[in-house]
Amino acid sequence: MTDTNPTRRYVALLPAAGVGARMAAGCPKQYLTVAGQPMLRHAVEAFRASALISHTYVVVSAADGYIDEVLPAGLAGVTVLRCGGATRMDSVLNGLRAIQREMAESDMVLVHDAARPGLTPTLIARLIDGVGDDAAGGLLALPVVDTVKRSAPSAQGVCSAATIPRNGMWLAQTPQMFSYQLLLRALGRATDPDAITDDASAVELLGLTPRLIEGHPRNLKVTLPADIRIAEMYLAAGE
Ligand SMILES: Nc1ccn([C@@H]2O[C@H](COP(=O)(O)OP(=O)(O)OP(=O)(O)O)[C@@H](O)[C@H]2O)c(=O)n1
Ligand SMILES: C[C@](O)(CO)[C@H](O)COP(=O)(O)O
Repeated sequence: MTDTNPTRRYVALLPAAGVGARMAAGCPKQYLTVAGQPMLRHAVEAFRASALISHTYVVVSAADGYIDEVLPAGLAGVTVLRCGGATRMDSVLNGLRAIQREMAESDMVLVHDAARPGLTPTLIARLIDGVGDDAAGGLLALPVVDTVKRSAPSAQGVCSAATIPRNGMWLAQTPQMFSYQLLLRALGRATDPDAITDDASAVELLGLTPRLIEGHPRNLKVTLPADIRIAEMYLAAGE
């Protein structure tokens, strides 16, 4: 699908202000070395390598003591925003508000977890082409291939209480892409940041149905220690 608006820009915004509690490492997980470089740098380089992306913004916490070494000042095409918030949603919303003066009505924002180092320019292009001019935006995602269980506590521990039909179930990845104005409005209206675990959920609350574009297992979110070796396997294999 081709973009009918030749002046439209595509910018990336990477929330990178988390602490990585589930990783339980000595530093925020986005700064752990993965395939020879800090995890965060892989996603930044995927956006920098994409001819479709005009600029990349990285949102870190105000007290972040790592970013200046990982993304040196003056790195072409990249701006660090020290406006991270208490939740992922807060960090994204703060970042959107910080770049308001630099954005045009027609600009699109691709929000991508810094914790997903397996992103490639090909996957970026697949999302942009797949969404096209759809006003509802879209996201990379993977169809569920395993059986899904709903747990229930019991004296024996955690047990299966029900099986959730998996047809039509997808696991959301990132980037998630929306017009700047729509995403700013959707996140600004969200009342419960903890319920908004991805950007698409805020857009859905406006009654819109973002497109699901098939991503790739290499684009996993590095959350737990075992995820690092998986990410490194994909990064070593190349695109
Ligand atoms: N307050 C927060 C929380 C998360 N993130 C970012 O959102 C992405 C996805 O979040 P997640 O994988 O949950 O990272 P953490 O919150 O750091 O992990 P944990 O929940 O284990 O602490 C990450 O790039 C993380 O840095 C953020 O910018 N601001
Ligand atoms: C945005 C996301 O990666 C989509 O699956 C996910 O919701 C992030 O969740 P997290 O708890 O902030 O890692």
